[in-house]
Amino acid sequence: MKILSAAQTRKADAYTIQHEPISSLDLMERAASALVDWLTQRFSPEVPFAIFCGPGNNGGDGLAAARLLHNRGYNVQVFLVEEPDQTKSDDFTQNLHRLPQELPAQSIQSIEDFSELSPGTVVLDALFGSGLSRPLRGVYAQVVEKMNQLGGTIISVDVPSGLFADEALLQDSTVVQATHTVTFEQPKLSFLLPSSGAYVGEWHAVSIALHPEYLQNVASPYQLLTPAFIKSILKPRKKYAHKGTYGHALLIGGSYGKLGALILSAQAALRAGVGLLTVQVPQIGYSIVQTAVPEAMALTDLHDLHFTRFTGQPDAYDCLGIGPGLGQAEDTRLALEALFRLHLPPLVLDADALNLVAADRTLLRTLPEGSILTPHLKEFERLTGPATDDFHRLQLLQSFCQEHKCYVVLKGAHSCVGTPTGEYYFNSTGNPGMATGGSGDVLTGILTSLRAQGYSALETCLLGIYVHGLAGDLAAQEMGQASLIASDLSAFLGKAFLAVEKG
Ligand SMILES: NC(=O)C1=CN([C@@H]2O[C@H](COP(=O)(O)OP(=O)(O)OC[C@H]3O[C@@H](n4cnc5c(N)ncnc54)[C@H](OP(=O)(O)O)[C@@H]3O)[C@@H](O)[C@H]2O)[C@@H](O)CC1
Ligand SMILES: Nc1ncnc2c1ncn2[C@@H]1O[C@H](COP(=O)(O)OP(=O)(O)O)[C@@H](O)[C@H]1O
Ligand SMILES: [K+]
Repeated sequence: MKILSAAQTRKADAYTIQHEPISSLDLMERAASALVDWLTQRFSPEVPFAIFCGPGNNGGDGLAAARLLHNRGYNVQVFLVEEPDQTKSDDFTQNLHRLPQELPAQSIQSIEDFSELSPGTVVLDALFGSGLSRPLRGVYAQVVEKMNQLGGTIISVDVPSGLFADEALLQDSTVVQATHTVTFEQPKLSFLLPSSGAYVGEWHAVSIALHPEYLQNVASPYQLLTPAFIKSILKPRKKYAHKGTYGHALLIGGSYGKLGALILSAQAALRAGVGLLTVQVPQIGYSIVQTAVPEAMALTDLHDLHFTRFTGQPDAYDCLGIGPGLGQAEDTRLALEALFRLHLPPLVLDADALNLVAADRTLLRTLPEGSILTPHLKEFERLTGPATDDFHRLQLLQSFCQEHKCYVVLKGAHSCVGTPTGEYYFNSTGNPGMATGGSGDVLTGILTSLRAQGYSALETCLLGIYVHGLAGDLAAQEMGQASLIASDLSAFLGKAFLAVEKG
């Protein structure tokens, strides 16, 4: 699914109005109906609603929703938050006139006009949407602060007011802290990024049937992964396949005290379907890994405690994953240098392999083309230097991938895959239960496995992050988020692949 900028969203509205054709007022009515359907499915008519409307079309949506909720028997209060002499949009004004007499709109021109709400009131935030042009000030900022202090349910219409759809927030901005955001057609870019996404709560995209022709033809570098798209990547297994059909993966890592990281990767690689798996561990890891993962073959390093030299034949493998529990010893760095001089199969680099590469720019320059790197935010910062904000980080991601001709999985709540050709793919699966040690090691195993099976680097990243997150979601459904541990992700990978197959 393409993610559109605020300007493209405006064009999509205009294109729909012109080509469907439909009046702007009717399109607003469609948006408000979709919103009200969503609300009435979740809240009964006893729940009081306080609807705060701004001066533009977002406020117009709020007014239309107020009328529709009222008509369905809901108990609604309407507040118009206004600065003196502020221009109102036409559709706002029309919807204001359409309010029934028994539903008067109360004006809030200063914070003294903000009256107490009865306990349990659901706040509907329709102050500003994609037309926000500057940070909130004056009465708008004060009202938002008050709304946030109430501590109840806040449902933002389209975008939490004060948040830009596709620009960075200025520091100390006042923004609605929504519990839910009901957004029209598609999530906005800022919903998917860590600083701004934190304001959105749970987001739900409701269709307002924008013109399919526009959505099909508009170009956007930003994509959100959907079940149908991921299903189209998955290759079914073949009846006459044998273990050689599904590749031979090699994982290197597991220094003293961190063997578990490599074991988690190895288990995940097997559950992600690789035909054969070999791991290279230091001497102390040999019997541990042979016991913990009997399906894997093991090579041992010459060193007792960490990686110092690759002891296998690189051309025996279809993908090499390196990093989980690797450690950052100086002879490990030298071993990486030597490794990069070999003719290698496709690479997946994670954890300490990334840290070593980040600390040694010469090593970074010899990174084989088409490699997959899986940094979390801190590791990414070590690779590229600090980002001033989430949007700057996306630029850094793009230039890093272009310069090093690699794929980067920037891990987080919505992990983002950057490509050498400048696209960004955001993951739609996963949950905070996965914020637990070892989740990233599991991802490395999955990616190494898929790449060894013959998926392209891009397919590997997209299918890999999606099934990893989905395994987390399925695990959390059964055991809750807090109890989820990394090995559960591997245990639920089978169900995740089945769910992808079903679509
Ligand atoms: N037919 C359609 O197009 C559909 C649109 N839809 C809905 O429309 C929403 C977008 O509507 P919109 O473009 O009117 O923008 P909106 O967010 O209401 O605000 C703009 C107004 O606020 C003002 N303003 C901005 N920032 C401000 C600030 N900090 N402090 C004070 N004022 C500020 C700005 O004034 P100006 O910047 O010109 O000074 C302008 O007056 C979209 O999110 C969705 O909900 C749906 O109904 C589907 C159909
Ligand atoms: N809040 C979250 N929502 C969704 N996924 C998450 C969340 N927190 C972490 N994850 C996922 O869990 C993994 C954590 O990786 P990482 O930070 O490298 O952990 P570790 O180093 O402990 O293995 C990433 O794939 C990330 O996308
Ligand atoms: K809003």
